[in-house]
Amino acid sequence: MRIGTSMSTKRLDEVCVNEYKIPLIVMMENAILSAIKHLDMDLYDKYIVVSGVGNNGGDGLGIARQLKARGKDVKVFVVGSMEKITPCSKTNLDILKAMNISCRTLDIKGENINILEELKTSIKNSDVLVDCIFGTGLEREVKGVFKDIINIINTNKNLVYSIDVPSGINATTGEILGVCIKADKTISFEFYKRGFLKYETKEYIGDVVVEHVGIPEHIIKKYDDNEYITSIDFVKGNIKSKNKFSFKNNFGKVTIFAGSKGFSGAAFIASEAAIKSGSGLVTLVCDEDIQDIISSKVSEGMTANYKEENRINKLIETSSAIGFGCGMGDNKLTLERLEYVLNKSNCPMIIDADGLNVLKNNINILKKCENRIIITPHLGEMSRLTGKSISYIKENRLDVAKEFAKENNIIVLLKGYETIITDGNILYINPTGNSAMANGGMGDCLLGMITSFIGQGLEIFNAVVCAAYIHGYIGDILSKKLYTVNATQIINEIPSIMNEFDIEINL
Ligand SMILES: NC(=O)C1=CN([C@@H]2O[C@H](COP(=O)(O)OP(=O)(O)OC[C@H]3O[C@@H](n4cnc5c(N)ncnc54)[C@H](OP(=O)(O)O)[C@@H]3O)[C@@H](O)[C@H]2O)[C@@H](O)CC1
Ligand SMILES: [K+]
Repeated sequence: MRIGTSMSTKRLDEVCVNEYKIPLIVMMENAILSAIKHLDMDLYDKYIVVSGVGNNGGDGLGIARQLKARGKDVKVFVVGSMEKITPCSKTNLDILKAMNISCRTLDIKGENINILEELKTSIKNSDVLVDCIFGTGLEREVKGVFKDIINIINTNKNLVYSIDVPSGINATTGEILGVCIKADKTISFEFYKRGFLKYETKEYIGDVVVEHVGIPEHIIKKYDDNEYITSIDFVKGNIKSKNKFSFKNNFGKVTIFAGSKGFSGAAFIASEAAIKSGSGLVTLVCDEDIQDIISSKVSEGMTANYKEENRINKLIETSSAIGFGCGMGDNKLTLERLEYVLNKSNCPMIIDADGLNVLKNNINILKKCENRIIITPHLGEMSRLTGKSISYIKENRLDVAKEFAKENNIIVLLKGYETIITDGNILYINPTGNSAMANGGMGDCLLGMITSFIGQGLEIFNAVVCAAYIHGYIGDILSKKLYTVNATQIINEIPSIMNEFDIEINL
């Protein structure tokens, strides 16, 4: 699913109208017809449409007409200055008038008390209110009669369905411009609006569906912002299929540097996740004093310790991907080891946990490894790496991750609710995962999965996107029956879920 801003909508409209000669009223009618599919007409009969005078309002007026044409009881309220009504909205208003559908008009300068009372009563007597006051055109504070109406709708509400965006939200930034409709459902057009990704907007947007307005795919592709929400089809299309002619060398050889005294669990989880994600060969490099414990647990993988220099050099040279950092300790030795592996390797390298902690103030060591480094920080680690506060990163997580990836020529996977994956140009938001997974070991598991997928030869960026998706997808399935989901439980389910996806792509 594409992510877009107010600008993306405006640009697309202009391109369609000017270059491709698609009249706006045609796109508006498409928007109307795609929106009414989501108005639950099989459940409800009485609707109120509240429209502004921009094109979002025009959508509403057309929706009112289509509802009426389907035998529904519809009341229409139009708010705004009639001198400003857009041509498409005017056309739809004229059709309503010609059809004798009554529209109550609230002028911004006039005395509206009676009509506001009428609105309250109508809300009480209806099933669904369709909110079309403002769409992507809203950029400034909502005041006056607009504010009054939104407050009335929020306090007298039954079901509210917002068209394109809940009125009152800045579609690009997610800022609430004074007051905003609290929607039960938002039926948005072409793009999942970037503003909806701001955590604070969740209480306003309700369930979001994204519908098309009939713009040809190649036009959208040309003008989109390279920002997406990962879909299950993307993942199924990218994981590596096993067939009867495959053998272990086809599935990569990966090395994981992880663990230290007291942190053998991290090393175990990362290695086991790589094994279960389908790697052909997995070797764990760890301290000698934990090697035996881990060897006994990771029966399908190999282990090496730091004293075996020649062996380690060979592993680094021949690996198709290297994972580094889980449970290694935030110390000088880890930094030296990181530099050593970075210098000797040529393959993609995924750095997490203590590998990231030692990068603080040393980010320059990544500079000579262009295009093959993936970092997987959580907010705290990202804050240490960038020097920016956690609250700032939270507020601006898309842009912070994008800028940091671009500056350092790396892929950043920024963990959290709706994990972000970006190389500074393309950005994916991961929609899977949940709070039952917020416990130790999850990051180690993800590192193992990413290392494995890259090692198997998936395109690097896509491998990171797929690993994040499958990791959360399994967590979502398990959390339906478990209060907490831990990394070992995720690992155990990886082969069956991968198989499910693989079977579907081979059908
Ligand atoms: N390709 C697509 O996806 C398609 C999208 N379509 C639809 O078009 C919508 C975008 O339409 P839009 O550009 O006309 O803007 P919209 O949101 O109606 O708002 C503008 C109006 O609000 C007013 N206004 C603004 N701020 C205000 C304030 N604080 N307080 C008071 N008034 C304020 C502003 O007045 P002004 O700023 O001029 O004073 C103007 O009158 C989009 O969301 C989608 O629903 C489809 O129909 C076609 C294909
Ligand atoms: K709206």
